[in-house]
Amino acid sequence: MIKVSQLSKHFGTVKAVDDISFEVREGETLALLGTSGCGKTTTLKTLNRLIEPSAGTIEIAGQNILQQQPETLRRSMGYVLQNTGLFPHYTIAENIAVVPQLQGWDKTKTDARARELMEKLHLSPDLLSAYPRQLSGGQQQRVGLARALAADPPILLMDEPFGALDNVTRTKIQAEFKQLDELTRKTIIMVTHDVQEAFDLADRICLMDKGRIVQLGAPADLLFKPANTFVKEFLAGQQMQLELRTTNINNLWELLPDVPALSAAFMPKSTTVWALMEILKNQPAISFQKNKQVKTINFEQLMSAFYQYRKGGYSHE
Ligand SMILES: Nc1ncnc2c1ncn2[C@@H]1O[C@H](COP(=O)(O)OP(=O)(O)OP(=O)(O)O)[C@@H](O)[C@H]1O
Repeated sequence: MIKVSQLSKHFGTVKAVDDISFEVREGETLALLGTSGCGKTTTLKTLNRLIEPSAGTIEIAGQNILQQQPETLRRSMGYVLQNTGLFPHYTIAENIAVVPQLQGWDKTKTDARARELMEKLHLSPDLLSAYPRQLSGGQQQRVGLARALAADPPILLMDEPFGALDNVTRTKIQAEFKQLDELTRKTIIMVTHDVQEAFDLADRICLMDKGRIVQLGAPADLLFKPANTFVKEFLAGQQMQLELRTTNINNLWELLPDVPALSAAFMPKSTTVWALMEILKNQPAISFQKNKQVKTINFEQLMSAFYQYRKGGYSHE
């Protein structure tokens, strides 16, 4: 879907992006992760031509983006900014309508789409006539997402979309984000410096340092097969929590005791240890089924399997 080849961007002597190549598959969420100044935002902005590269090519659906009008290109991509970037003198409805209007939608269709997105993003339709300053930070961030999604673009670029929010609001909006059906079909590139956010939301993570890619892979690859000491040290502070959030019942299956189900309700085997720890606070046991084999586990059995898994080296396929 998106193919970046030998991309560089220099600002004077600063090599903001230094010869990077990567691909993003259709429907995938890729997180550009790294500390401040590593070149994430510059990389993102080259994709919608807010920044023109010094060298390299970018193809979207097989077409070189330099051969397209920037305006046409940008209309095919939603863009969510950290500080929302809402127009202060436009109402919420007018903000959401910006791209549909550029695309020549009529008023009825635009209004219906704005109402649909407000509902999906848990915003009251009463807010459509309000101005951005009358909304909380979390509400503004939701409107920023609604505006980016308005014309249903196939690609979504997000620059620290949850960065300005307090922890509680951020966790809530991240959880909603994961469940939003509008997003499951989209190809998403998200810039973040937050390791947990990248692990939670991305299919693959592109870890950058000093304008270069240090490792690009699934969250479990970075965690269990780090490319070098930089990757290890970058994740070190949160290693345990990331392992709990990345390991699921499929990974632990052979280590779990073989106990028949108490009921016929089974949870998906992709459920993470982290999620199960929360669920098992409130219920004594949970059942899973794999090829007709059933396992019912409680909190102690889950943790025991997890620690054996950690001790035994990971396969994590
Ligand atoms: N317009 C510019 N002019 C000069 N230097 C720039 C410009 N934009 C970015 N840089 C420099 O390029 C480097 C990469 O910046 P970039 O914003 O891409 O990093 P980042 O990883 O997104 O960081 P942050 O998370 O702080 O935004 C930095 O050293 C930055 O100072």
